[in-house]
Amino acid sequence: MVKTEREVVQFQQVDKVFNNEIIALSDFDLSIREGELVCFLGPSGCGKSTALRMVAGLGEATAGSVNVFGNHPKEMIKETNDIAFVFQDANLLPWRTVLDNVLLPLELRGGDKKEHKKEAIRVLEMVGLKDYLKAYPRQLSGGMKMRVSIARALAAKPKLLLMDEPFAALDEITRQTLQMELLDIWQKENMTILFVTHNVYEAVFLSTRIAVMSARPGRLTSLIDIDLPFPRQLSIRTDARFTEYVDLASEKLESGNEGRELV
Ligand SMILES: Nc1ncnc2c1ncn2[C@@H]1O[C@H](COP(=O)(O)OP(=O)(O)OP(=O)(O)O)[C@@H](O)[C@H]1O
Repeated sequence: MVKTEREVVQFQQVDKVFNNEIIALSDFDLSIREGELVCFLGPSGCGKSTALRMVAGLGEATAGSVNVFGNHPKEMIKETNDIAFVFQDANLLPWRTVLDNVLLPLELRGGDKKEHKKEAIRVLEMVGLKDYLKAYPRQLSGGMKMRVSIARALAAKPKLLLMDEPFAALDEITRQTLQMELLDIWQKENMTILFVTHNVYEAVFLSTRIAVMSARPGRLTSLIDIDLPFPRQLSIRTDARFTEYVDLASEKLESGNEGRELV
């Protein structure tokens, strides 16, 4: 039986060493509260994905612990639908329509098919794809594929959404549109989101809090509360406070990486 603590994610003095030599994370300590949108910001290879994957039960800490709602992530994945993951690649099945791609995880879970279809259509409407239910992935743009991937994650009504550089492969305009849409969804669906990026602007635009990481071995070097109002419009990027946060995050990023190994 899983517990339901309000502390959503807890990293406690986590070390992660691969193949007995690559230290991906060292003494990583962080608590994420319900309703936060936290970005892991750090240079390439600093262990952002490794940290995120551990929250999804993909990989164990070498030392220390990772908990989700007070439970081991693997237990959460096995017993609940509270955690969903969105990767950089949309990972859609080409032979299934948009609707059927979103339905897939619900089908695997079993239950009322009519309810599943209703929920799949609801989330596809939310990401602006209600006119594409019968389309196939090959007929979609990169941004639309990512919207399907997000809808598929939302269909299970997760309490915690994990996103690993989901917009990195998209052009700037599409990326900005999806960032706005994500914030809108986050507010409507009452979720906690953990988002990996190495883009400072993206981190400031999306976050309630930024966790800045140093280059390998990845450590948490600073936490920055982003006190900018929601809903955030694209025009906020020209606001002086936005620029100050970008400067602050860039400075923390640089100072945390002086003399460290950049991969
Ligand atoms: N399964 C693995 N086996 C061995 N080494 C790994 C494995 N997964 C990751 N690593 C190493 O751990 C380090 C951290 O990788 P990780 O992918 O977490 O970094 P990242 O910050 O997400 O990088 P990027 O922004 O480039 O995606 C890297 O040096 C990587 O090569």
